[in-house]
Amino acid sequence: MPAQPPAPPVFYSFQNNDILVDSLANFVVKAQRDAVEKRGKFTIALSRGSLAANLRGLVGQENVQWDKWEVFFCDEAAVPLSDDDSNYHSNYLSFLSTVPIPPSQVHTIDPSLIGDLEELADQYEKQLVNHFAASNAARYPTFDLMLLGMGPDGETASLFPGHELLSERDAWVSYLEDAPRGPKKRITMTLPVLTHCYRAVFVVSGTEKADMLHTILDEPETGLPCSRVRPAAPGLVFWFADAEAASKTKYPPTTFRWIDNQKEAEEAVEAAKRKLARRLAQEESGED
Ligand SMILES: O=C(O)[C@H](O)[C@@H](O)[C@H](O)[C@H](O)COP(=O)(O)O
Repeated sequence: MPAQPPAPPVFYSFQNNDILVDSLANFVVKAQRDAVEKRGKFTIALSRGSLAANLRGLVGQENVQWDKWEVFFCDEAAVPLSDDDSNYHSNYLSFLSTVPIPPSQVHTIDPSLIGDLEELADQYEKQLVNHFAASNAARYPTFDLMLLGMGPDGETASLFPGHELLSERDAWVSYLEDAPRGPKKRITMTLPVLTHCYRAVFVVSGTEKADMLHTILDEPETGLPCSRVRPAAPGLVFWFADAEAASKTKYPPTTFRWIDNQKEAEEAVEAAKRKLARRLAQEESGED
């Protein structure tokens, strides 16, 4: 049977950052409920950058089963866990320190290995293997939710445009010593892991992201790393953008709501396309 094509990206655009933050928290809690109901736990991967601050809406949320969370990091700098460049550290400060996830369920790099990148990546991959082996017989781990950022060059996790790591197919976690921005030495989950999840969510904000968001959503054929995160069925990909970041893309925005499966995603994107076409036609004919 031919593989089902990936669902189209579902794009949510929010008037301002506060609404984005509330909606994102609402989405994460729903994703958690869905995962716990179906699989008994919630396996989530977090990214570097502004994402941590945009997760602040999770603080104080009720009815969250924190004891079911298993937290991993999409990428990590080869630095101590208390360093400002540490992905763990920024997520700890903005959110993890305030919620009762058992520490043994927050899976950090082994900081004693930061001097040996290969070992660091292997050890992190082993943590993934240990966690997913029992529940997941597939070739790659299947995260319930991967939360991602979009770099100014279309990078995500630590997968940079044109970098050889983008072709990695075997490893779940790999390393690089030549990141073009920020800390040079890092480990990162590989593209097959990013495209194998149940839900991938990109979070972007600010005017400086507007041009790149246009390229990623409207010209996916450019093949930049963010455009390549198209989870295989039954996986879904969502974009959460504030109005500033969304100001240049022509991609049809879907009104924010929970979307459960591929069929709902396809219908939502089709409906959004029709709505956008109607609006543009009205604007062109001078109607209000
Ligand atoms: O690794 C890095 O050098 C960056 O931190 C990067 O990974 C980050 O995720 C994106 O650039 C989006 O970050 P912002 O959302 O903060 O712009």
